[in-house]
Amino acid sequence: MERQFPSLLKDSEIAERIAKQQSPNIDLITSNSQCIPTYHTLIEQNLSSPIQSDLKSFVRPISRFDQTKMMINDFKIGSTIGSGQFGKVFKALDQSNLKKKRVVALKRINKLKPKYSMNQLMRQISYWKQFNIETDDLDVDLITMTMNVDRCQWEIYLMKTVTFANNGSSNIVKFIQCMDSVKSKDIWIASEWCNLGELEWKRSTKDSMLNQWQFVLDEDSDSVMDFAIKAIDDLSKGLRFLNKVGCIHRDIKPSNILVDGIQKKLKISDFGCGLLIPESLPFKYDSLEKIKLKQLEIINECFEKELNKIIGTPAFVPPELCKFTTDGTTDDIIDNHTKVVKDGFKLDIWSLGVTLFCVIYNELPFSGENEFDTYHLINSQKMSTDKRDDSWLSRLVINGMLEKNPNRRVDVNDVRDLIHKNKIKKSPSMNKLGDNAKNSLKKFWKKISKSKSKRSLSLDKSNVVDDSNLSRITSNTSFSSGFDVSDEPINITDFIDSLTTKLPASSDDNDELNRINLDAHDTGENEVTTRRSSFSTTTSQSTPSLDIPTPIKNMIKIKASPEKASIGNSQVPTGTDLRTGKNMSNNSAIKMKFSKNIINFKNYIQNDQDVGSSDTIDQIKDYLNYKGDFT
Ligand SMILES: Nc1ncnc2c1ncn2[C@@H]1O[C@H](COP(=O)(O)OP(=O)(O)OP(=O)(O)O)[C@@H](O)[C@H]1O
Repeated sequence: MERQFPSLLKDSEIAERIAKQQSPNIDLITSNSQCIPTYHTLIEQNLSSPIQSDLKSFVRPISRFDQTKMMINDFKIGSTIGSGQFGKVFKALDQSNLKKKRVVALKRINKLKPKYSMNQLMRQISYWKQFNIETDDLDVDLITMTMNVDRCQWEIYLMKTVTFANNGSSNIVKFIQCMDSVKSKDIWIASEWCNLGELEWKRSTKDSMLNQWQFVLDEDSDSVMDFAIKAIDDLSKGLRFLNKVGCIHRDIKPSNILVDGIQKKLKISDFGCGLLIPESLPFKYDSLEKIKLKQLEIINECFEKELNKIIGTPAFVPPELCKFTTDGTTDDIIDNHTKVVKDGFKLDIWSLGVTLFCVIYNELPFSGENEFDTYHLINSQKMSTDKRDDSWLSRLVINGMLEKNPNRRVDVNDVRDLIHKNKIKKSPSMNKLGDNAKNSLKKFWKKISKSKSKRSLSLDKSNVVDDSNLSRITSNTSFSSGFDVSDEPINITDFIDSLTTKLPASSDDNDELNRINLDAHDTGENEVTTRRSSFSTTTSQSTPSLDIPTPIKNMIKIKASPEKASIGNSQVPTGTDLRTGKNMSNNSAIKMKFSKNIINFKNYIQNDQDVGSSDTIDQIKDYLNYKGDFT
């Protein structure tokens, strides 16, 4: 019989086994001492059926594969536009409506990625075992794929929710559909294509403009401040929308912001770390008031606990998440109010503040030599006074969004109000320039945007193309809005493999797997963490010279370090900048010492005085214990 893979289209083998047992409910879960409910396990146990039925109309079975025409269902696959940790992203032409073909981004996610350590797999098995289901016959690949399909399911559910709830927002990357089959080892996700890619910010000097920025600005706007205003305007609209639908992103950073030069918009993408507030979860409460209250209490507790986890990318993590004390709770020394993260939306405001700071000042606001230093600085370092200027925008970013106390930090409505009040004013840099300089700059950019807009005009505003202009569209610049199937085609064997039933993975995927294994070998450990809390506990095979508790060992391994991964997830590909989460192959990486260099903690403490006098072994232990407790 042909091998079947776990699929979004069908309950997993394990879900079917669980369903055969007594249906799990919150009371059952809480009365079982072995099982401490978490946000994600509650979703899995109680919410899976509304989520799945909601998703059904967006998951299309893979029914057509044409090797020569590079087609999957109605999508013609073109060049690679990026790669993430779990797969590649291709440009593709959606031909489902022949009169309105459109270019989309098609992400291929391998169900076998990431791989998990034996410890993680065992934890998952023991979690399933509490439902008295038979697990002895499950093989490692099946367990891995089931875990990954579940993770994808939540991310797709969030993408779908933020795309369609309240008519969506033009500042959020729109989800279109996903494709899967029990015969496919990959899940394919189609979303709107943003032709200018990730938000860039690193430049030669603070005042120089990036081409990408000019493409989304009006003709009379040409300064860094103009772009920063555009960025805060678009992104705060996106965040306000997320706020309305109850979604907390938790990983706002430049590489999760895509730029659309055709719509001239910045858009928030990547909901892999996202959460829905309890009120927005598709939860069916018990009709009995007493039970309903208990259920509400549990889900609120789990949500709050989840909110207090360190998730995201180190340089973008807010201070209230990276305070720690010996008892594993957030620090209440500096300010009682910051003891527990209550308002998840303020986390995103901070990260957006960091992103805008990068855009305005061409540097990160808090940037240590490694993850620990960075957290230390986020908590303790005051913003240098030379960064403060009189512009309303830098006051908003520095005093409002980067306010360390979340209770005093502005919320998204404050941001919108301030933008509204100040938007009509000219940017300060424009006012400082003399008229001649302004005019010649304007002319220069006008010229560039004209030549660019000629290319852009080949497509109309909605990325719609017809066959006649398809061939005319060029793709010889990084800003091309065209679709050319001949530019860097997908590897045929790779593609075929995605529809075969054979394991292991295709050559391309093997390469990626080998890379992961090689990394693991280099660092003495062989696993990756995932975004999902329920799967994120890790172990290390390395033996640090210092006798330290397991949570610390967990932290010292490379895969939990920010060089390879966002905290709490594994989404950052190899070669990603430690602090920014930005791909170093495309951007000038900032040289810094990675946490991987501190595998020997004792040496790190003894030799590295930069850590600061307050960073004693005990403090770092506290920090790591804290992290260990919460991941
Ligand atoms: N909709 C899109 N439009 C344009 N480019 C995109 C789009 N989606 C992804 N990309 C490009 O592909 C790259 C990889 O995207 P992807 O979402 O796989 O990476 P990621 O953020 O590392 O996520 P993950 O960790 O989930 O794999 C992005 O950095 C971006 O350059």
